[in-house]
Amino acid sequence: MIQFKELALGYGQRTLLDKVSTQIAGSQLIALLGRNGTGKSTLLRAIMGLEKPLKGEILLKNKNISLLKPEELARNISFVTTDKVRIANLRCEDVVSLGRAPYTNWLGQLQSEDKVQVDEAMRLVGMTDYAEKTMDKMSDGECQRIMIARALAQDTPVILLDEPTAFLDLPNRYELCLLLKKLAEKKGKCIIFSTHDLDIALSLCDSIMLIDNPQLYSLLTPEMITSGHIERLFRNESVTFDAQEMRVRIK
Ligand SMILES: Nc1ncnc2c1ncn2[C@@H]1O[C@H](COP(=O)(O)OP(=O)(O)OP(=O)(O)O)[C@@H](O)[C@H]1O
Repeated sequence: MIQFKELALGYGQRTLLDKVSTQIAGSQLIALLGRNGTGKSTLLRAIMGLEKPLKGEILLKNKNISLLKPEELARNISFVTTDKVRIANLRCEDVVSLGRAPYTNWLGQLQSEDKVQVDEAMRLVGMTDYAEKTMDKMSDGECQRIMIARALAQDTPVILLDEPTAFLDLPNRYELCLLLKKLAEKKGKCIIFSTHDLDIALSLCDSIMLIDNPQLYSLLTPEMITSGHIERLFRNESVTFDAQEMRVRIK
């Protein structure tokens, strides 16, 4: 589905990733891990075509993403960020309907099929009752669910989410990731999300992409657990992380 070829990413003189070559298949939920500032958001933005690689290329279904037309990109990749959308008077249903923009006519009129997709997306994130509410009167977690519903309504084979669990409480974190896993499995989607929730990543995801600047390791989760990369990267003077037991240990 997605391929990195000799990819280098960074800003100015600073290289975050270098000589990264890997293939990412569909039908899987992938966690993107890495310490703060290692380039998780940058990588997601680059896949979305919002950051230009320093070198190399990113291919989507064998086509360089920089050559895709905006509408082609919008029908293939949806992106959920943690940016706060708090527009007064914009109802949740309107926000989710925006996800149908790549499929509607230039007036943005929804057809019955679009409405079905919008309702289904709201149902999947458990926000059906919020259809008429406006985003400026909702909690961070509720807004986040609506933004995820917008991405689901966009119905793309690839979904990218930048820290989607950041504003959610523990049960909702698991519930969201289980929903993403189900979508990946049942609808054959390639879903990549950045996270600092190691336990969720290791217990639910099919694969893990781990940034260890300037490298990116991409392995099936069982292989990542035994690789030693996680313990090596997620430790400091105070804590270690036992990947096998998925537990933090205080030194
Ligand atoms: N537009 C930019 N110009 C220059 N440097 C940037 C820019 N955006 C991000 N950076 C830097 O690049 C590095 C990677 O940032 P990025 O946000 O991708 O990391 P991250 O892994 O998502 O971090 P976190 O886990 O803290 O959210 C950081 O050091 C950041 O300061």
